[in-house]
Amino acid sequence: MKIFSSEQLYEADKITTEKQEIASIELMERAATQIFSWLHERMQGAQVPIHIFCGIGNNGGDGLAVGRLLIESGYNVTMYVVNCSDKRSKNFLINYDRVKNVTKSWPLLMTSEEDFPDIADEDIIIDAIFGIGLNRCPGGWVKKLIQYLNGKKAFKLAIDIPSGLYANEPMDDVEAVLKANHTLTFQSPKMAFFLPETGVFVPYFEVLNIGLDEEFILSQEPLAQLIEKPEAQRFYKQRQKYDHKGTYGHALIVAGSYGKIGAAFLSAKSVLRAGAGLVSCFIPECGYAIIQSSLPEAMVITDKEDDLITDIKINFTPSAIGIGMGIGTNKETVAALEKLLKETKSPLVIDADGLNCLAENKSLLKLLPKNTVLTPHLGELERLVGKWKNDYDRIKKTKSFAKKYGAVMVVKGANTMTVFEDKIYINTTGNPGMATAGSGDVLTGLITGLLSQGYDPLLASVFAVYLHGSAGNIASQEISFEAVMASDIVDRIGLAFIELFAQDPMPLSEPKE
Ligand SMILES: NC(=O)C1=CN([C@@H]2O[C@H](COP(=O)(O)OP(=O)(O)OC[C@H]3O[C@@H](n4cnc5c(N)ncnc54)[C@H](OP(=O)(O)O)[C@@H]3O)[C@@H](O)[C@H]2O)[C@@H](O)CC1
Ligand SMILES: Nc1ncnc2c1ncn2[C@@H]1O[C@H](COP(=O)(O)OP(=O)(O)O)[C@@H](O)[C@H]1O
Ligand SMILES: [K+]
Repeated sequence: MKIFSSEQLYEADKITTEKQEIASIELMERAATQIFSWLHERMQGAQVPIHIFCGIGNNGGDGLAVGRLLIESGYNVTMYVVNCSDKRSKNFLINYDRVKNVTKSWPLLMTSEEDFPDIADEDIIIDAIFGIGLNRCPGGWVKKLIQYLNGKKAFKLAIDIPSGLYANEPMDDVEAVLKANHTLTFQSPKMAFFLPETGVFVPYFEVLNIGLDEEFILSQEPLAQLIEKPEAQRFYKQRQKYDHKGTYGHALIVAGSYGKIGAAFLSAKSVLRAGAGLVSCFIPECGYAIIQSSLPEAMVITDKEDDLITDIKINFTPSAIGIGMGIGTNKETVAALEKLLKETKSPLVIDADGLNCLAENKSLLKLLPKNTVLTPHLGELERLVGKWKNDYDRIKKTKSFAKKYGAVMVVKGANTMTVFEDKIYINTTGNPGMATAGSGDVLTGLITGLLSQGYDPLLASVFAVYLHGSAGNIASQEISFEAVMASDIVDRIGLAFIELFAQDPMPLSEPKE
């Protein structure tokens, strides 16, 4: 699924009304009908009080239209107009009149704090104050209203976007954003839903298709591409009957130092689970017996030093290399990395201390072979690209770093974001159970394993991130978020491949009247 900007959505809106020869009020009715159906399916006529707060733009118009449809179906609805400006939109006004025609009274006009209504914990709040047309920070009594609603336990459903958030710009004031429990958004999820600073206001969302012009949507370059199951399915390369282990490559993992040999174990095991034909681990001497006994499928080559990696000597050309997990940033290790960067022709993934070595020795960055995959978490990213002002500034800095060094940047976290050239891919799998020691090592192994099988670096990164999150989801469903360890994620990579093509259960057909 593609993420579009608010500007693109306004344009799509305009083109749709022209091409489908409909008035924009009809598009609003479509949008409102979808929201009504969503609620009706869940509420089945329940008489729970529903409070709809409507701004004076088209988001407010949506709110009024939803309210009217609910009232027509017998729901217990109160509508409030958050009268923050005199410039009411045309479609707001049409729906304002339509409400009057149905209820024989105007919605309640709010002009100050004195108008804030009582709301019980069991009630439902619908937020239609501001949508993607927010153009400044909500202030005065409107900000107080948002805070008042946030203080209520009632379930909060936001229409299109929680009020106070911009679709694709940093927010002004965390105190002036509605904390929605659920958001029903039109046509395309908004960028703000996937970034940590603003995403906290959108814990759950669903996209409602309001039938904007397909041709226009397809022609648009999105802000970012969401990676969900349908996209991930297309990445998968099927194996052929006469393939052998040589077909899938001989990958190399360069990892570990004294006390951190587990990093080599986790990533090498992940390389094999990803499907590489062979894996060799290059580790300090002290890890030899550990890896040989814990992972007999892997081959082991040791450094001349007992505790550290100082000189990476191998006698084969790896099909892919994953380097950096637990290697430390010792001077001799940096020198070994520098030599590898100068000499290798293999596709490369650099993680963890490998990234810290680069950050502490920025002159190494110009040695990065084109299309090298870097997998920083936010701390490592900051060391590489410098401090950022907000999530959007971080994206800008990451993009320019990726461009400058020709790197694929896998910025890890909830909704891991892969950045390459001008493109952004946002992952949808994974959960907080994966915030556990070594889960990043597993991801590096997975990317290395896919590279080893001939996936190109961008595809290997985006696909591995998806599978890694999916394996993490399977693990936490089985044993809870808390109990998941990195080895549980490795051991479910296989199930993540299977899940990719598992059929969703057939939907039950509606009973006939
Ligand atoms: N194609 C689609 O996606 C479709 C979109 N649709 C819906 O339209 C929504 C967008 O509607 P929109 O453009 O009318 O803007 P909206 O969000 O209602 O707010 C703008 C109003 O608020 C005001 N205002 C702004 N900031 C303010 C502030 N801080 N404090 C106070 N006032 C402030 C601003 O006033 P002004 O700046 O003129 O004073 C203006 O009047 C979209 O989210 C979706 O719900 C669907 O109906 C169908 C198809
Ligand atoms: N809240 C979360 N939601 C989804 N994925 C997460 C979350 N927290 C961590 N992860 C994933 O877990 C991995 C953690 O990697 P990293 O921070 O490098 O851990 P480590 O250094 O311990 O291996 C990343 O792939 C990240 O995307
Ligand atoms: K809203």
